[in-house]
Amino acid sequence: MSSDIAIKVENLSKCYQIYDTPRDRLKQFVLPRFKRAVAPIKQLVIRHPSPVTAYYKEFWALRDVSFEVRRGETFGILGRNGSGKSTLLQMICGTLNPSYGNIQANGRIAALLELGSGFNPEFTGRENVFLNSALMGLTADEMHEKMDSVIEFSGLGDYIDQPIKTYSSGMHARLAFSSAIHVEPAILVIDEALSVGDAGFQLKCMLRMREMQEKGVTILFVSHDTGSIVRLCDQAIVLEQGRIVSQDRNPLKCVKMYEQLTRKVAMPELSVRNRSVAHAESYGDELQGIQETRLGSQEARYLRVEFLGDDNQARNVFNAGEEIQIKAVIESNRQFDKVVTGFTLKNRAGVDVWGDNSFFADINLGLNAGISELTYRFRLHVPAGEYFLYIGLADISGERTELDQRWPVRRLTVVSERQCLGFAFSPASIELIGGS
Ligand SMILES: Nc1ncnc2c1ncn2[C@@H]1O[C@H](COP(=O)(O)OP(=O)(O)OP(=O)(O)O)[C@@H](O)[C@H]1O
Repeated sequence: MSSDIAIKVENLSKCYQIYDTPRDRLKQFVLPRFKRAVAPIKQLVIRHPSPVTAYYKEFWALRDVSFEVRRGETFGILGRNGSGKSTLLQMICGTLNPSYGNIQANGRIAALLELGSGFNPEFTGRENVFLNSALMGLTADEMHEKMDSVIEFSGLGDYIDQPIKTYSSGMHARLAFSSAIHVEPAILVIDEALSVGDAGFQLKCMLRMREMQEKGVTILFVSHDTGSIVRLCDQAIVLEQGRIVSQDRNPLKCVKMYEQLTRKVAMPELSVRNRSVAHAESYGDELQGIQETRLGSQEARYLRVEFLGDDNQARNVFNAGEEIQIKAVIESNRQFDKVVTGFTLKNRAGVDVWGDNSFFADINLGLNAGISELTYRFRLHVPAGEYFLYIGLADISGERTELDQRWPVRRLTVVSERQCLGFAFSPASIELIGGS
């Protein structure tokens, strides 16, 4: 493996044996052994012995997964529940054996896994940190040197000398992260474990992850937070039913695929009823090379989407803080008793800056067959910048079914002479008493 590769995974697969009943498990354990024992005798009397019966079903939690992560890269792993993320991480960390395939890793791996952080519940936090560090190859002197810093970062104070079994999940996460980063790993593996920490600690971890990225640590990062994947990762994959369904150096593409999977999407039927979809306006030119993803059954669909100012004129440049309307023309093939409609403004990095929908607003909406017009009115309290409008429409009369999702549909430019930081435009008035 070349030296600039930190992790190489080739055709990695994991098969679990699933038993319907404990009895089947016992049969599987006993009978093949018994058959093997009597086989020589059977062969003397039967020319074609019956094949060995299996009492389990095979379940492939991971199948033929291959990728390479370069040194210093942050590699994002997305996937719905049960798609194989933990299985993959556990095999990379060496706590689970693959059924077949190879993993090569260059350097010390520290893992921060939701399940199986390796802590012993009977030992105190301090004892566990020692134990963990010894397993990672640190000497006792090195560990003594780092202990104060581990305790300080974790913020556990005196709890460090309490047995881990008395810790809350948040305290557990604090200790796990703090202990993992202090062993100075070449590769840091992080899954959703961080999500149980409080917001302050999560921010501290994110800042530390940034520092580690700058120092060239390779990071494997599993998260359902697509914003963090876009912000932090150099490349990403999406797992679905144990296979890679998207892999890209532009994590935004993976996020789109993941968002598509997380919604129950019915793809458009190509029928005469849907022919007017072809006449729906597309705003590809203004999207600056970003390809619109359009999903849903299209039984009801957005034909036109406009931004309007207070003079009811369409435009797509607005002042921060100005009143804006988003007006959409919807065409429906039939009546829908209950729909939900919403929108999000995302920035160039794909991060949700602000959004709203009829469900949050507690409004019941239905659609009649034919044309309807939908309007959102709000003040644009977002700072100057480029934004992309994502809109959606779903039928929620029964089980939720997507009707039309347009990601993104339009681009909006917000301008302001007043600069500010962050995602909200709320300029402060500033007063200094006693100064000049
Ligand atoms: N020991 C096991 N025996 C049988 N099946 C298992 C075992 N461990 C995991 N699985 C199955 O393998 C699949 C992948 O599980 P895995 O925990 O890797 O998913 P995941 O993507 O990490 O999910 P989540 O987001 O819920 O943590 C799941 O269907 C799970 O039920």
